[in-house]
Amino acid sequence: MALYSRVSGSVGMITLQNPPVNALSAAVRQGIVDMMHRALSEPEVKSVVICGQNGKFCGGADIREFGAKMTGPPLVPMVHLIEAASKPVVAAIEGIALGGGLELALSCHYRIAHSKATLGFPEVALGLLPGAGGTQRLPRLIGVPAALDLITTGRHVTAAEARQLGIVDEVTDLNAVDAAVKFAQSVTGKSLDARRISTYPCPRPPDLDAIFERAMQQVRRSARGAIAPGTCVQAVHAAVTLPYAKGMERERELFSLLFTSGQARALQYYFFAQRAVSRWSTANGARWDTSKPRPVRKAAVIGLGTMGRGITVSLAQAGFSVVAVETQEQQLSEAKQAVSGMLERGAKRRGVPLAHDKIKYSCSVQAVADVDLVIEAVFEDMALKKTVFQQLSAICKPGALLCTNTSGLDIDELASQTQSPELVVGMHFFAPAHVMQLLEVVYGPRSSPEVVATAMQMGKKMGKVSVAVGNCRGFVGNRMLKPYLEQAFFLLEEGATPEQVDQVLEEFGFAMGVFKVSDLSGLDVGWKVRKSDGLVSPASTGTSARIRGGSRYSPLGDLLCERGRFGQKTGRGWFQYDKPGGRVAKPDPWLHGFLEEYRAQHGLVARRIDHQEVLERCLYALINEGFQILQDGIAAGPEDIDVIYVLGYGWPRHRGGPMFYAGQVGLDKVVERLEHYQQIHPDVPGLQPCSLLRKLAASGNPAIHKWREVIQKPRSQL
Ligand SMILES: C[C@H](O)[C@H](C)C(=O)SCCNC(=O)CCNC(=O)[C@H](O)C(C)(C)COP(=O)([O-])OP(=O)([O-])OC[C@H]1O[C@@H](n2cnc3c(N)ncnc32)[C@H](O)[C@@H]1OP(=O)([O-])[O-]
Repeated sequence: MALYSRVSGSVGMITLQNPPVNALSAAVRQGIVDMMHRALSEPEVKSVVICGQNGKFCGGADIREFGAKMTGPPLVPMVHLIEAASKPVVAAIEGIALGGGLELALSCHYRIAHSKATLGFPEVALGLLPGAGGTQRLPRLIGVPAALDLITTGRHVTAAEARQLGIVDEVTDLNAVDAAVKFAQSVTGKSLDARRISTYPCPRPPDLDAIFERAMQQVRRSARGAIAPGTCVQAVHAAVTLPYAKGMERERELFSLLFTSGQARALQYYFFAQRAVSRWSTANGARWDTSKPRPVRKAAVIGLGTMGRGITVSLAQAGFSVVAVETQEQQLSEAKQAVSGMLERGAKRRGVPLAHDKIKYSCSVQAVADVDLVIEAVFEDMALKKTVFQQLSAICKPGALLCTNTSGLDIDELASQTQSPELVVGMHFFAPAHVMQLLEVVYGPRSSPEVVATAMQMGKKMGKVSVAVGNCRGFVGNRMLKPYLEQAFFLLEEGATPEQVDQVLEEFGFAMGVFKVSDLSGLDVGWKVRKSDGLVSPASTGTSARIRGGSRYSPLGDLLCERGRFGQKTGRGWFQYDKPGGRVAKPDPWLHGFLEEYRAQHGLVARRIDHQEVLERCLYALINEGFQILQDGIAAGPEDIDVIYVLGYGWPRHRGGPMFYAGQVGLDKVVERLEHYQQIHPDVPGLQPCSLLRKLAASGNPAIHKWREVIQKPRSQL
């Protein structure tokens, strides 16, 4: 809703009231319309100020209403009412003016912003475009190039940049509402003709066509199949080529086209999913709202390899005092240099103070005796990690949290090395750890709720999105990656090429296909895991070479590693690179020859494999494992899995995530296709639809937010 009050005698004050971000719900829109009519009708009122409660102007349209039938006054007539007002209307922008909130402000005749406010059109991140005149007013106010930048990127700008661009008229460090009231009084009675932005001519810079061509090329390059960015360019183009009213019609057409698209639904689902994961729960009943995190002031990192260095930087940048330990002198000095460089670059990029003084380096584990939390990031070897945990358990002060950055080893086995297994939890960062936003917080059966709460909170303080998951081989992300990679290998055996498989996945929206990712992270990483799982065997020919534990296995990755082809780092992997460390993947004739030879050796006949089969086998195998993870209670809900895959594994955000995508395809369709491939490949258990997936499909493809009800039913009934 919206409150109305009269201030300073002649100023009508309209205050948006819809916590937490004063989103423009039906009630708020109705309130604004009613209060505007009231202010315009009261003769004593000479001007109007619009502001938001709790120091936030407006977070835009109420996204929670998108799934329901529209009620209340539409946005466009509301902004027209304000712009056409006969009395000056001043927007007092505190905190945020985003999306429909900025459109509301642009319909006002003046905008006063607090210096800490941020403004922007983030609609593109929701698969939409500014649909209440933003694409028609912003280019008229600030010019085409700047408008295209803000609308196609969705980036937020500071009040200072908004002033410089001409979006706001004044920036104040004082109370913006008071400043707006004074301003409103100062413009009372002045003509408003020059303040109605929709009446402005849209600037036509000489190289207009080139500007739009460049913008369209830019969004095509970065969109990876997302349709909203290109549609935003079209809408702004209408502002230049059409009179305002016609431009608004075009904006409405393009908006509804996006609003009804699957991508918009996927991006809105993801918006709430990324917020839902903070309301975590564990399989043994611990919850976000009943588990109190412990205070952490001082942390430590053991092992300063690539991951340890990134974690150290991320902790220091978040303001924690850090003890960084590396027992090898040489490694320690190299790490010091690397960490300093990362801190300097980060400080320059983010305009924040350097955090060098936050870090103390040491060669001795003894140095961590007084810290509140330790993150172990040594080499991915169970025996080595066990030794470290035994040391930490003996050295650390009582109550210190012992966390491990392992990417898939048994958390509880490490906990058994300590006197206090309840203090052990996994904090699985993703490379580069100071950049990647995802953190898998892995709780073991003995991890205490406070310890999980503390690790989740640490992640948030480090600017991460923390997702709580249960302890199992590979946790959630890497566990689902296994069947995905397995299918990719099998497709090569049956006739596909790495370029073909990667092209299909990149057209789907992945930044990189499975084989380029494998080359980037190093084929030897997976090889080591397969060796420790006892999967790698010397047998190179005959059936035994391609069977493990009664199931089909492809030794292709192992054979490449035996030939020293570890990917980018060796300049050769599934693709060839111009030199070791090269980044540009090129098809490798040697590999094609090797595949033909391999197929001949194993009596495999290559066949034509179409786009659909590549996509379905790779994605449905991964999705099926996701349902198995939900069934096992390793992840509490589909949102947890989708956030992990979007932030940690490059799943295209405009596809919502693997679980949301399965819902969009139709669970019955996923079951039917898995069964189809399982019939052809009976020796691949990963293609056998898991019972939770079957159950959900059989219960009529319930909407994804209904899955938890089925999942939470006692597992025995599944
Ligand atoms: C025609 C028109 O052109 C079109 C069509 C539109 O206008 S489309 C809409 C365009 N607007 C946006 O895209 C802004 C989206 N919001 C944000 O970017 C951020 O929220 C934030 C504003 C920068 C605050 O960040 P935060 O980190 O401080 O808190 P939070 O955890 O994110 O959010 C705090 C709580 O507020 C909820 N929330 C935030 N914005 C909301 C919105 N616009 N509608 C409904 N709920 C919203 C959010 O779900 C969470 O709820 P809960 O989880 O606590 O239950």
